[in-house]
Amino acid sequence: MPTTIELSLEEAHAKASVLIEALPWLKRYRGAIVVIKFGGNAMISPELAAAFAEDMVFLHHAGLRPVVVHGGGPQISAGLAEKGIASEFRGGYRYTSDEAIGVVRDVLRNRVNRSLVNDINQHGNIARSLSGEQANLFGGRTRGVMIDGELQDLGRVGDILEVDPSAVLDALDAGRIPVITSIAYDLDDPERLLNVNADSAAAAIAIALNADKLLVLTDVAGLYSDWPNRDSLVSVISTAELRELLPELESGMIPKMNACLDAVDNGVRNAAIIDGRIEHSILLEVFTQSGIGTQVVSETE
Ligand SMILES: Nc1ncnc2c1ncn2[C@@H]1O[C@H](COP(=O)(O)OP(=O)(O)O)[C@@H](O)[C@H]1O
Ligand SMILES: CC(=O)N[C@@H](CCC(=O)OP(=O)(O)O)C(=O)O
Repeated sequence: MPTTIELSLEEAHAKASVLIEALPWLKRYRGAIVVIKFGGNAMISPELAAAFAEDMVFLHHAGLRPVVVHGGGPQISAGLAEKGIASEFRGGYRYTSDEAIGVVRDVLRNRVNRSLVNDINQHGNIARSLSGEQANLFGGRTRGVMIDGELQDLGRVGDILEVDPSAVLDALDAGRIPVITSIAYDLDDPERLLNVNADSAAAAIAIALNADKLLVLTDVAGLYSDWPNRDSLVSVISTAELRELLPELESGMIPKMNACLDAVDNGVRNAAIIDGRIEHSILLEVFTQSGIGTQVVSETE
């Protein structure tokens, strides 16, 4: 029996137009390095994680070179609670004791990273797991935080100051998708580990790789200029406008927007905050004219 095609002419046109809309973007991003930050709050559902993995594999087979950097804030909090360690935040950063840093690394490596790599590898053996403290990838120094004019200690929390992207480039050259954990080694004592914010880690590697794009997934539609007014969603913002807005932003958005600003100021062509709650939002951002979320572009573009 010959099979019948059950597609109306309108449906066929709609499908074809979605596919052809991707053509200029396929041309533009062929071979491009795109760094994608997958965050804790966007990764709590297995369905979203599976769709995220599909997007990475799609980008890979479409000829782009995706690099994943992951956090795992909610998972770290759960892991610490299991060990009876309370999560304490100071000025938006997790105070990380010597005891807690081991748990942070264990949760990020053995739960979050492993699960992301497994999801991607459902589509073939293409992911490569990397951690920031390995192969001199992320070197950092401890930092404190100013609260009411006083510098507060954050324990084993640090800022990334040095990046050696060789291990990431080797993985890309071998045709792999690097999946990187946001841990750094301490430049003052390389045996010790530092807990680094994953948005900052994504910006640091995007800069070191001279990436074409940085995508930061989150649990809102993008940046709101007048949060929480839902009519104030920003679609495009220049680095100059963002610099002005930064002091008014609230905690969760501060590291994300700083990461985008840092990336674009240092040569990454384009950065975007996108909604990780929408399945395949990455494909919409990369392959459609209008994109999705908030784009940060340099003043000169
Ligand atoms: N101006 C703003 N625009 C959008 N979200 C904001 C803004 N200010 C604060 N937020 C908050 O930041 C949160 C995202 O940060 P965070 O929870 O750290 O994200 P993630 O876990 O995805 O890394 C949003 O859910 C929202 O509550
Ligand atoms: C210093 C600091 O606060 N580090 C973060 C690192 C994980 C992270 O950034 O995860 P998300 O992207 O899921 O927020 C933390 O301990 O929660």
